[in-house]
Amino acid sequence: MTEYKIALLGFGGVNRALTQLIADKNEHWANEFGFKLKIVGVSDLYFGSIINKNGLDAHELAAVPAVKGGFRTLPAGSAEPANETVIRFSGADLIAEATFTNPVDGEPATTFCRWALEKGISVVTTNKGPVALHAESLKALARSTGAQFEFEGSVMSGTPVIRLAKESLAGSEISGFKGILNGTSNFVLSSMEEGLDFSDAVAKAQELGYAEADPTADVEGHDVRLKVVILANELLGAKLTPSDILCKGISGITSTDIAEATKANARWKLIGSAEKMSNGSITASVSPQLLPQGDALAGVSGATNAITFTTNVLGPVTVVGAGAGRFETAFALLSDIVSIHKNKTKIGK
Ligand SMILES: NC(=O)c1ccc[n+]([C@@H]2O[C@H](COP(=O)([O-])OP(=O)(O)OC[C@H]3O[C@@H](n4cnc5c(N)ncnc54)[C@H](O)[C@@H]3O)[C@@H](O)[C@H]2O)c1
Ligand SMILES: N[C@@H](CCO)C(=O)O
Repeated sequence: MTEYKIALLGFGGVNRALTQLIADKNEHWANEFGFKLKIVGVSDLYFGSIINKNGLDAHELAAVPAVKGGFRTLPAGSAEPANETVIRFSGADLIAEATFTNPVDGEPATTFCRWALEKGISVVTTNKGPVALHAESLKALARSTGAQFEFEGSVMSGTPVIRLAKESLAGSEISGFKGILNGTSNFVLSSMEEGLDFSDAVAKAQELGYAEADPTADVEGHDVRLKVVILANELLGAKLTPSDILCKGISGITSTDIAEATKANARWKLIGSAEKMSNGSITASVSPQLLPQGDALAGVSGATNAITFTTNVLGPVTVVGAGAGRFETAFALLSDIVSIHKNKTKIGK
């Protein structure tokens, strides 16, 4: 039985949900996968920090009150964050990084990933900033220290997309993709179809844990732009940065636009896409599009996302599933950990 010591960076919706999964499922994972997770440290800007090299009680952590400095209520907990100490000195051999996505420079999360990887500590993250802006250097750093850098949850939360495309669709010659890649904006558009107004729908998406800390990133398309960068660079061999991608969000779509679309048997969707051209260049865009009801993506409602890969061998392949949500995204971290465990087990053989 392998036991991984895991430290959590950020203790918002996603990492608290991961803690709850650890509390509920550790025994089950021991039987199913042959590993258990022991939480040895947590650091969060709002809740503070706590370290115990012998392991923290996941049930107790998951029940920490959602108040500023909440970790102070636990024995040896502090109201102050201690990111560097938790990464370097908690004894963790895995870091689950789930702090705010910074779309401008990916910081400070990228530095957190570097601190871990340079010590040979593997990182699983749902944060789009470090992946969209610094994936190449972080993957190279991981390779140089024998660590792994995994980020399945950075696109479509727990729905398998990146690993599925790289592993199960390997050899299918993916030449492009088109998808609904933001749960919040799709939820907002679906809610507006049901009569809710724009700002109430955004507030509901925040309540349900779908939205970014600043939901402007969701509704203006910036979150989708990061996801298009991630997918284009990982799957099409592009070297895009966000500024290479024309980006328009859904904030200009009015209730009248929605009603007219419904009358015309069509639906507004925020679409992110990229395509490899015959000269090898990649074109990518993010924009609201009016899709006829018959389109495979038109029927996708709420926080559900979908992506259609264009493949030369199989034709179009569409994956539909959760696009956001606390537990849905925590599941992505688990899938990354399972993948790390499988790789380690293979290497050990
Ligand atoms: N919630 C989702 O559906 C979802 C899905 C996929 C990806 N993501 C990404 O996962 C990450 C976490 O999402 P979430 O929903 O848990 O967000 P959240 O806003 O609920 O939690 C983020 C937590 O990180 C903490 N934090 C921020 N900056 C920090 C810093 N510098 N040091 C320590 N702690 C810091 C905050 O205090 C907060 O508690 C984000 O990057 C988000 O974009 C979220
Ligand atoms: N805010 C994002 C979270 C998932 O990346 C969304 O709504 O899709």
